[in-house]
Amino acid sequence: MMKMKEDDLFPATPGKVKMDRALTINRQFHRCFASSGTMFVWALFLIALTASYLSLQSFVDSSSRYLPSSWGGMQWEKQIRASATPRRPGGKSVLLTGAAGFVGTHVSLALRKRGDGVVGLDNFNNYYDPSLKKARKAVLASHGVFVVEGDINDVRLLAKLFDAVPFSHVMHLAAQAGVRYAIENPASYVHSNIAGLVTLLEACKSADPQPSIVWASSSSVYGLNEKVPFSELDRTDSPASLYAATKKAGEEITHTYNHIYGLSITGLRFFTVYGPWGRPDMAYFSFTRNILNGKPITVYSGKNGVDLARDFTYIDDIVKGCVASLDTAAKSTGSGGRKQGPAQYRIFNLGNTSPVTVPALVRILEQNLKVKAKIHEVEMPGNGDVPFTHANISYARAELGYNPTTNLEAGLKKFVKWYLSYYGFNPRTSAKSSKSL
Ligand SMILES: O=C(O)[C@H]1O[C@H](OP(=O)(O)OP(=O)(O)OC[C@H]2O[C@@H](n3ccc(=O)[nH]c3=O)[C@H](O)[C@@H]2O)[C@H](O)[C@@H](O)[C@@H]1O
Repeated sequence: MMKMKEDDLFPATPGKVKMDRALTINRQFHRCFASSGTMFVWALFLIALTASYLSLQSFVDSSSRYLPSSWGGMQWEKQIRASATPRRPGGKSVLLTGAAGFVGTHVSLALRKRGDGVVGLDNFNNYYDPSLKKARKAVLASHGVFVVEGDINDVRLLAKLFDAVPFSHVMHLAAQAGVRYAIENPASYVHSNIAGLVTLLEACKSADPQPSIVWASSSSVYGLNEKVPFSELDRTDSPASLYAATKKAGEEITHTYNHIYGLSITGLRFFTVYGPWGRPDMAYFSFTRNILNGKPITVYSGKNGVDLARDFTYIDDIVKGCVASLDTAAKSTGSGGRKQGPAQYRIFNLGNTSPVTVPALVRILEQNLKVKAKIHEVEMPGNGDVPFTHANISYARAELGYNPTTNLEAGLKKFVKWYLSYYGFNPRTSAKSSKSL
């Protein structure tokens, strides 16, 4: 059958066919244009044809600009189903939002590599360089993970995805991240972290089967908490930024969906996650870029000159925590949008348990980059920052077997190696103005 089709498309002697057709057309042409009157009619006909072709073309161009989405169609659904299909017995089928993000890419890859099915969803917004997100998408594609370009606020898209695939799990990592950017663009936090979350939960509650949900909260919910290390039992009612407030709201919102609809929910409070393919807006990343370019870096200090500190957590440890959360998540108990019984609700700290000060972070970067940083020290502005974070991880250790193993020295070494290979940066030639260590 295949052979016949190919023969139809590619005649055995194409040159001969062309010649025969050309002769026939030539003869017909002479016959048609025998009189000048007929020629005039033909000319008019050709002009009309060209004009209608051009106007059709411009209609297609302008309407495509207003097409509502880049998703849909049979081929698209085929890709979704293929990507969602597990490649191991008992494998999961996971819808992963924020798949082209930093944590999302790493978790997607880990799941795919062990044989789970993963469909990514990401809106590729320009909070930071979208080309980095596209590059992550390409890595995922090369491993068989399809990433849909769309927003978690798109009700129709979510309905289509849940129609196409009976997802067993949703790993919800899409969010407006960044603590200090909330001052500049508060609406984007409400859009993604509140409205988007609710839209996603609505789709999950109505899905059949209801998926189990694991989602990214944040260490920032501890806000101005001074009791260390931060435990999940501590109060989280004094957020210091709108970002933290939207993550805290997310914890309350997911609780109501758990309570009313029986959705199984696991919230993960990530502590300043860093590593290869990371987020350019974060301090370790932007410091690296500036140090290599010989530009100054701004290091904030706390009250009375006290150094700020973070419980920096390496991406591979976070991925293990995410995967263990999916593996231990109980099934949702609802169906047809109604709860059938109590469902699991958990919140875990995923940190490193060893805070490091920001000046110490800078020193490690200087050693790895072999370039001295130009430090501009200023007092921490009142823009949402908190002086320190420190995770108590006993609950995650007990329930998830979570056990972080990468310290900041080892983790930043891997980050710098990736940074130099990805950006092709040669510090010896490009940072001439910087003093070498
Ligand atoms: O753990 C978390 O929950 C949060 O961790 C990070 O937030 P943050 O810890 O503020 O991370 P960075 O923006 O990388 O800042 C790290 C430290 O460097 C300091 N910093 C930042 C930027 C700067 O220019 N100078 C400076 O000294 C900050 O004050 C902070 O102490 C992420 O950006 C948040 O999305 C995440 O939710």
